[in-house]
Amino acid sequence: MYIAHFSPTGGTRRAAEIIGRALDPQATEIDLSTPKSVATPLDLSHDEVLLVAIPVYGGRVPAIALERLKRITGHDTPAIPVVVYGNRDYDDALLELKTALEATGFRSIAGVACIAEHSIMRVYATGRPDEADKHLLTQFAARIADKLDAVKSGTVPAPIEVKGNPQYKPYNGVPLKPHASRACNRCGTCAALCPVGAIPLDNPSKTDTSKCISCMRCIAVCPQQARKVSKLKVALSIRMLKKACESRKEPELFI
Ligand SMILES: Cc1cc2nc3c(=O)[nH]c(=O)nc-3n(C[C@H](O)[C@H](O)[C@H](O)COP(=O)(O)O)c2cc1C
Repeated sequence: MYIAHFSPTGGTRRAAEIIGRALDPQATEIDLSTPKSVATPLDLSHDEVLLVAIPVYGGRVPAIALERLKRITGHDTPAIPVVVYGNRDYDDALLELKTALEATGFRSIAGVACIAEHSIMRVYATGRPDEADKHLLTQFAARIADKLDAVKSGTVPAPIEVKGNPQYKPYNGVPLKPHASRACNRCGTCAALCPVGAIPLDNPSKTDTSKCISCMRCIAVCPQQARKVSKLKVALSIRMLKKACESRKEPELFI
């Protein structure tokens, strides 16, 4: 089994591992988060299984993650699309990921929407996935394992239905681009790990805002805590989205 994830700040990866390792502790991990990801295309046979976990951005799947995912193809290979969101909503993201996987040779046998700490507004879903999530996601994995066993022994699974509108919500990015403060010592960690190469390796105190996808990875990985985003803009977003984000959402399984 393969566990592929696009996880700039780590929440998506944690959720993917809870489900994926419960299904197969020996699964091979594929990191889709860097420009070098899946340098060689990967073609999976009918006997393999692919779990793909992607964070929700504006109710959608980040385009760069879908682009990288196209380098992995299947042959009616069972797949488990997983979307991870920051306790607002996942809108059309699960449907979008499932549809993309089906266009490249996969058959979705289960879909999961679950919650991780909001990577911009960290006051929402703080510390998630937590123990309660872990418990529920492990239960989901047991049900997925049963279905995989049935598929392996020849049962043709009925197509799954997931939440989402096929006319996907438009996404135009968010107006929050991290910048380097004076504490930046140009160590280059952020430049090396930026998923889209928006930070020049030869001048890491700069950001190419036209490339930046506002994923917040540079802030999460900076050893000097030198990368910042406007506190005022974040505070305003927290206030604006309070109603949509404050009450706890629970993981969902579509099977
Ligand atoms: C640009 C951007 C847009 C986001 N949009 C949404 C959203 O529409 N709904 C939501 O609930 N969370 C949203 N989030 C929160 C992330 O989906 C969530 O924190 C996710 O776990 C981040 O994954 P990571 O920790 O692997 O980077 C957004 C985060 C970012 C950076």
